Amino acid sequence: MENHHEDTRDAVRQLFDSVDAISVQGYDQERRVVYWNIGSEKLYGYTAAEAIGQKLEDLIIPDHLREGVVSSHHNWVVNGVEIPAAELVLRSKSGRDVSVYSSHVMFRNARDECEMYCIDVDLGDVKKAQSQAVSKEELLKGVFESLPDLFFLVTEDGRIIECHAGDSRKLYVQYDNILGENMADFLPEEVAAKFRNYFEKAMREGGVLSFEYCLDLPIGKAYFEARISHLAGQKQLVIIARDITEAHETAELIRKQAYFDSLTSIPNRFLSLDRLSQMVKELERSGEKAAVVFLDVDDFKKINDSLGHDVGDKVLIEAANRLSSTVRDSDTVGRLGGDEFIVLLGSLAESYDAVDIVEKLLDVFREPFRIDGRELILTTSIGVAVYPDNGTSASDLLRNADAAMYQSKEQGRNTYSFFTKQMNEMILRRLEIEEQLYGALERNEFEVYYQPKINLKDRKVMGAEALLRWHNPLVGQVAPDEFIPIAEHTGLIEPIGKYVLAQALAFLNEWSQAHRQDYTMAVNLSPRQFRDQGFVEFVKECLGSCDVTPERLEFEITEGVLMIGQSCVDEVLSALNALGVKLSMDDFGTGYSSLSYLRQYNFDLLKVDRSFVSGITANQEDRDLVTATIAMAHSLHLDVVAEGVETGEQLKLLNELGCDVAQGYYFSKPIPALEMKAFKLKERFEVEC
Ligand SMILES: Nc1nc2c(ncn2[C@@H]2O[C@@H]3COP(=O)(O)O[C@H]4[C@@H](O)[C@H](n5cnc6c(=O)[nH]c(N)nc65)O[C@@H]4COP(=O)(O)O[C@H]3[C@H]2O)c(=O)[nH]1
Repeated sequence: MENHHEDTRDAVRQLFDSVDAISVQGYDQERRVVYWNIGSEKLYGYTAAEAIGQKLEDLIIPDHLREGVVSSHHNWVVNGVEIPAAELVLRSKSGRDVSVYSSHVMFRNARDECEMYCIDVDLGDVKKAQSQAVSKEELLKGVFESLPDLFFLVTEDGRIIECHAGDSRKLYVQYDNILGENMADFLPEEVAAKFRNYFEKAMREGGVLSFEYCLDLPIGKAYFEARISHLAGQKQLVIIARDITEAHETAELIRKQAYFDSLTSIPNRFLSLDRLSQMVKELERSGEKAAVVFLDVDDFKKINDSLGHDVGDKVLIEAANRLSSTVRDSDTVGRLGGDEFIVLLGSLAESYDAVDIVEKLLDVFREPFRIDGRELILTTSIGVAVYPDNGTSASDLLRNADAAMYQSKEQGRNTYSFFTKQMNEMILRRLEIEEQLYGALERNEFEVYYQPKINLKDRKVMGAEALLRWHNPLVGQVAPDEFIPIAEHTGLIEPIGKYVLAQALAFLNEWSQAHRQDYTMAVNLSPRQFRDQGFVEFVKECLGSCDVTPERLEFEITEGVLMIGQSCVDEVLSALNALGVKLSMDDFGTGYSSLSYLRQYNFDLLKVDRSFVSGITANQEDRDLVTATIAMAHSLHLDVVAEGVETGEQLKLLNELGCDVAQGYYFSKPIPALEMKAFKLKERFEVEC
């Protein structure tokens, strides 16, 4: 039996001798090492020779375990209480901690002494891996906490396996209630459906997919961008959701600024025209009618100028609100700029249906605008173009509604006009004239004509008025009443006006010299020419180069010029006054005929409009007006020129009324320079007067 034990022990020792992955140590009753295999050498660093005979507690037991080990061993030897297998941290030869899983067996040897065998498995690698795993988890936790994103790991059908959120306020449902739940069960249906679709797509197509969604969270409306990828091996999906609320709000703000008018918050020009184009496309499909309504607040400039921009702004806001509340939600009310608004009325059965709405829009302004304690009475001029009758493209409809609006202005404002065929023809001609007007100077298409002016006191030609003529091969002969406003609008009047002045003064010099007379020359001035910085200087140069004294030049100015009320008008008129050039108030009686202008600026002459002259012999009212005008002008020391004198009776009457100068077809139509040079008054004139 004893031998058998010994044999067994030897066989076991031999077995462990060659095992280096496990440490096996044998201890006698006094805990001295009796066996130390190669595995023990590797684990604890002592060779067998160094270890044999040493006491367990001196060799590999750290100080704090020393007493416990000694007493446990004693307890086992004496009382048979086994030392249980356990994870322990022991000590190597170099003093390093050695983590082991230690199991123990007790033998009785041939001498009936207890021999304890310890079998220690190195836990070093396991511990390392465990601590690495722990630190990785902590790292991940740290990462998730510091990232603003939400992280979800879900099964292929949407059940949440894992969830991390740096800021749990961004979770729609809190952690405790989220794990194990299916997203479809708690997310709003619309969002859940989006997730479902993208899950399927991610599983089908692979890769990373992204989409946006919006949730109402307790902290407010939040926008997210979700990125989804499918972990095919695990049959799971990873979702990373990023809060993009801020970016979304910025984008929304930019969109608003780009598409909406910052003052009135209604669609701006860009969006309004875009909606118009969209509307036209839809109408092409549906075959319905629609109306484009163009509105311009009458005399808005006056409000801005007299009451200030603050009041002007409030008027525009109020106007936008009133217009918006008059039409259906599906209709568009936009601000095209300044005091111009557009209203798009879609889905009309008949063009006539627009009339009711347009009348309502006009009515919107009837109620006074109450602004800063003031009551302002405002009106608007409206133009309407109907699809498809007045245009089938956005640009045509807009242009025609604009033209119709101008028609309303011409009709005295506070009214609406529908676009008509005649208006269309007029616009086409206007466009053609504008096109041809460019380059007309260079092509030498202009010629200055002259109409003689007769001094009624001495019955002699005293001078002439320069009147421009234009011969164009394409548009033919165009009257100045037609092309001058276009030249004015395009700015071409500036070079053209200079051309007229230079020609007229050169002719004046030539003509005066030929007749040895100091004739005068009247030249028309357009509003736009007052904005030409170098104009006065140009006048000075021309007078000099043509050897004409300033008082022989008269500038004819209409009231329209003075009504612009710009400082440049004051400056130019003062400079012309200072230069000694004469100023003549043209078309008196037609516009607002404000006497204050006559007093404010140093006018020398007043021209009675031909519409009154033509009526003086037949119409008492016209005669009264001309009589009063002459008296008033004389009291202001102004000479009176009657234009448009066509008959001897008119001339006679004007003479009796004390008119100073006359001009008109009765004497001569405007004629080219050569004819003017040869012009002689008819003898009949002496008789008529
Ligand atoms: N029915 C009738 N008409 C008469 C009679 N006598 C003269 N007229 C016309 O009356 C217009 C007088 O010119 P305005 O009132 O200055 O009105 C001018 C003036 O405002 C503008 N205009 C003409 N030339 C120029 C120019 O060189 N510069 C500027 N800025 N405007 C010009 O065009 C307007 C029209 O010019 P015109 O067609 O030449 O028309 C001229 C002239 O031909 C008459 O007895 N009967």
